[in-house]
Amino acid sequence: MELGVIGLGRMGRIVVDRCLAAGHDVVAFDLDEAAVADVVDAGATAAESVTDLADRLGAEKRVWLMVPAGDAVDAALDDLEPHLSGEDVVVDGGNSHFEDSVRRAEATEAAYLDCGTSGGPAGAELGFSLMIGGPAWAYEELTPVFDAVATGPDGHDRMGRSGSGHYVKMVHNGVEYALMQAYGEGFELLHEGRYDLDMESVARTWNNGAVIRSWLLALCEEAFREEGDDLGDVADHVAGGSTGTWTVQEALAQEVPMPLVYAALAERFDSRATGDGEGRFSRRLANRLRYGFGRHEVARREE
Ligand SMILES: NC(=O)C1=CN([C@@H]2O[C@H](COP(=O)(O)OP(=O)(O)OC[C@H]3O[C@@H](n4cnc5c(N)ncnc54)[C@H](O)[C@@H]3O)[C@@H](O)[C@H]2O)C=CC1
Ligand SMILES: O=C(CO)[C@H](O)[C@H](O)COP(=O)(O)O
Repeated sequence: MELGVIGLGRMGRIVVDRCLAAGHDVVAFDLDEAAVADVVDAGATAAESVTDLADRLGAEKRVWLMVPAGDAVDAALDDLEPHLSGEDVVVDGGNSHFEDSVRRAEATEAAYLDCGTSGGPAGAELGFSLMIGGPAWAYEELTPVFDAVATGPDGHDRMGRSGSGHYVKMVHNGVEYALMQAYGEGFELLHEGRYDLDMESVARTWNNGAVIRSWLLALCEEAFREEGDDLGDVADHVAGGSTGTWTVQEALAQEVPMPLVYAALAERFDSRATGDGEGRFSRRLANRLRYGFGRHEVARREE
């Protein structure tokens, strides 16, 4: 299959590489010319603009957007729209709000798939988990690409109608916040508590057979190994927060109690309001975990 990919950052580059490795052809565009040059070296064809990308794809276009949520998605779609017909398929693999995805699906001529993507840059080797909403025929049409980008056939599924993919990803991220908070609180107590413990050893031991083993816990182990038991100069400043905010807003709208997700989100906001960089161990771990799974910048204490 020939796939157009718009957005070649941390995640889009992986979409390109995994598609090329699976034998698909890729036409690629990014506002950053260096990012385009890099994927050309890897075997993709460069496009000079979204319009050029659309022209190069010919009929029955398949396009994957992997740009930051919000205005960048609308900008790319505005440029694509004049070139789209009902036989074309557009995938938005970013963290868009599900209501934006429904709006975009209704506005475009093409079949629109909202694709929640999880796995972060580690997905380069493992493949991603993909949660997809939108028309069934478009999902089936794109299945060879989803097989390549995901961990395999079990790493993706159609969640339901338009918006459901990004809805499931939004809730996934709420869960992600709460799990990070839970691990953070546990390690904070161990760090401040009665025993002189080796944090990396605790994480490793828990991750071998314990009930609470997980990838996030493996990333806790990595954080302690790379930063030290006290997390070195990692600050208590936790960035991000949009998807968790949406999760809490939706929980309120549906009258579903989500106190753990809200508490984790509130901890983030407070870390930004009070942040002298010295504070809570749990927040410092959350800050470092965001680097572990997403390669998000780590806020560090000023010396
Ligand atoms: N980093 C992560 O772990 C994860 C990120 N996501 C989502 O995936 C999407 C992309 O994330 P990243 O790759 O991490 O971001 P990134 O910042 O590494 O890359 C974004 C790329 O999009 C390009 N871009 C921006 N506007 C553009 C436009 N109008 N036309 C063409 N290119 C444009 C930028 O130049 C950049 O290369 C976001 O929605 C993000 O929330 C989803 C899951 C995990
Ligand atoms: O979707 C993701 C992981 O699943 C991204 O890494 C996202 O950026 C995480 O959310 P936040 O930036 O609010 O911590």
